[in-house]
Amino acid sequence: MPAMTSHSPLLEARALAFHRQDDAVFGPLDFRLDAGELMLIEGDNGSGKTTLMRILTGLLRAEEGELRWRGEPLTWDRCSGEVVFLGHQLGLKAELSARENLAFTIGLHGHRNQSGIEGALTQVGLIGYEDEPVRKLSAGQKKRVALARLLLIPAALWLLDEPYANLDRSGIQLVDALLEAHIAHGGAALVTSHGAVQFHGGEPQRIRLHA
Ligand SMILES: Nc1ncnc2c1ncn2[C@@H]1O[C@H](COP(=O)(O)OP(=O)(O)OP(=O)(O)O)[C@@H](O)[C@H]1O
Repeated sequence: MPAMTSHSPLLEARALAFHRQDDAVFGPLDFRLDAGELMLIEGDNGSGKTTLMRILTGLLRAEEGELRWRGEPLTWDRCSGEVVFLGHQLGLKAELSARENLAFTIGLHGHRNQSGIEGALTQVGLIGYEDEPVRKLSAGQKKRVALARLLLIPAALWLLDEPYANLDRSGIQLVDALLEAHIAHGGAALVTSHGAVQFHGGEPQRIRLHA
């Protein structure tokens, strides 16, 4: 019977490794991420950051090692509704507006108490663009629509792959502020980065991958 105690971390990796054609992409990796913690996955281009994210989200399978969620083997069923992933592909519907995309998100995943679409759009700086089809938005504005989802979905764990890409200075500060508030409220986040993160909510854990 798996140990599911109050000491079980939210997410744990044990000797996790991934290879392509016999070449190691990364690993073996061991880490534990608890509620209220931030982990940065750092590394140069091609070092395996996105590959690790794809494994954590179930898009790829690691042949070696183990992932555990709240003390039990990680399956998508077990963490469904508790994890939100923001990757290079933003998962927005181009013909729908920002407002409609967010309504769709809430319909699928539910929403946090007291959080509303209008408030989220204001917070990410998209007032005036709420009803434009997403295909007409700039890359940074699209990214902001995706970031608004983080404010709405009641997920314990945020998996953010290069969340700063395409963002201007205020967008970068927005990501930092969202992360700080999420961690301060007992959320957890795993963030890939080339080193841009300015986190003022305590010392994050760090994993360095090598190309
Ligand atoms: N679909 C794929 N097929 C084959 N090899 C791949 C594929 N995707 C990535 N790779 C290889 O796996 C390695 C890790 O790639 P990955 O995208 O995880 O790196 P990364 O650290 O996220 O890079 P970046 O900072 O450029 O986004 C690279 O050597 C890359 O060439």
